[in-house]
Order: sequence, then structure tokens, then C-alpha cells
Amino acid sequence: MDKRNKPFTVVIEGNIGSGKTTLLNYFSKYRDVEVLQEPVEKWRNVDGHNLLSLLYDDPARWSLTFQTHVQLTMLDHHTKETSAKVKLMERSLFSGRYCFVENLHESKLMEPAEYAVISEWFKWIIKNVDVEVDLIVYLRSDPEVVHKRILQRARKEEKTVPLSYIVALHEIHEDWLHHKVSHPVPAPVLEIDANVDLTEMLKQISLVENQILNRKAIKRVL
Ligand SMILES: Cc1cc2cn([C@H]3C[C@H](O)[C@@H](CO)O3)c(=O)nc2[nH]1
Repeated sequence: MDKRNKPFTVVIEGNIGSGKTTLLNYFSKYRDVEVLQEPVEKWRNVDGHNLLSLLYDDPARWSLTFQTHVQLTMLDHHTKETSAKVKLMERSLFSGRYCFVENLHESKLMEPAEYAVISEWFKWIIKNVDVEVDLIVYLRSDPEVVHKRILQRARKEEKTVPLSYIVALHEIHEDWLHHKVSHPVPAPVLEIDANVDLTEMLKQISLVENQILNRKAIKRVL
């Protein structure tokens, strides 16, 4: 991708059920913003196989397969050309490797040899492909709050997700994006309190909208 016309790239990060889709929908009304949601439907149908369902039914057996496919679909989003000035992505190669893969490895649901292989892929990609991001919006939430939402949302594959899994993912997101002590942070982090209800969340988003749309920088250029 030609660096000159690369869009201002913003990734939305946060635990399962932290309100990423709400934030992305808020911005889909803008002409000049390309919104790339997580391609969950792709993960549910890879040549007829529902990898998301396989993952949750038997994570030890399927975590490498699932995370390898997610890494491919994220690479596709990172490298997707667009004429829009802003590209808004739901999650990224970075949360894939630093949060989800890390968590599966730490909880012994991914073999060390599998962890090594998917990490080699990740290292090669960030060395050889331009997957730079300009801003991370971190939807910070409490595990109990999002776990309740997940059960209410009742995505069929997630109905058995235990609170312990959400707590582990929360800690890993916090170490990476809030404490910034575990892995490289590839862009400045803008934190949003995601424990609030929808109306309050939308109010928070409108307060940081100019930063997310990089308005002032674009005005400077124009
Ligand atoms: C990058 C990345 C996104 C992502 C999502 N997921 C799961 C969490 C949710 O149950 C579902 C949709 O985000 O997929 C995962 O296990 N590993 C992931 N890695």
C-alpha cells in the first residue's frame, strides 16, 4: 500500500461484549470513514466449518486453527486499500497476538509448538508488511459487566464462556493497553469507559470523535 494515501488507521480494542460494535456503528454514518468489523461470519463458515464454534467447544484442539484464520482475516483488513480518509478496524493483528493467542497459551489451551508457529507468522507479517496503526481506542470494561452482556446477547457459540475466561482476557488487555507493561503498544491509546450504558457511551464517543477522525490533522492538510 502506497504510504502517501494510507488512511488514518484506528483500531478499536476491548474485551468481548465491551461495546465495539456500538462504537463502529456510530461512525458508519460518516462518508469518509471505512468501517471494518470483525468478519465473524467468515470465521463461522470456512469452507463450511464453523471455526468459532469449534474453538469454544474444544479450545485445546482448535485454538491454533482459529487464531491462524483470524490472523489472516486481520491481515486482509490491515492491508485493504481504501479511498476513505479514516479506516476504523474492529480489533487487529496486535490484539490477536498479544491478547487472544497470549491468553490461550498462558491457559495451556495452545501448545508451545503451536504458539511458536503462530508467533513466527506474526513476526514475519509485522516485519514485512505495512500494518501500522495510528490510534488505538481501548474500550475499558469490568469483566462482570461484559460477562453479563455476553450472556444477554447470547451469541450461540459464546453461551458457555466462563467468567474466568473474560477475567483473563481483561487482565491481558489491561497489561497491554492500560499499564503498557506486557507487549509493544503500536499507537497512542485513547481510553473509553465501556462500563456505562449505551446513551452514556455514545456521549463519550462524541466527545472524542474529533480525535478518532483525526479532524484537526486533516484540516491542517486541507
Ligand atoms: C484478533 C482476534 C479477534 C478475536 C475474537 N475472538 C472471539 C471472541 C468472541 O467470542 C468472537 C468475536 O469477537 O471471537 C477470539 O477468540 N480471538 C480473536 N482474535
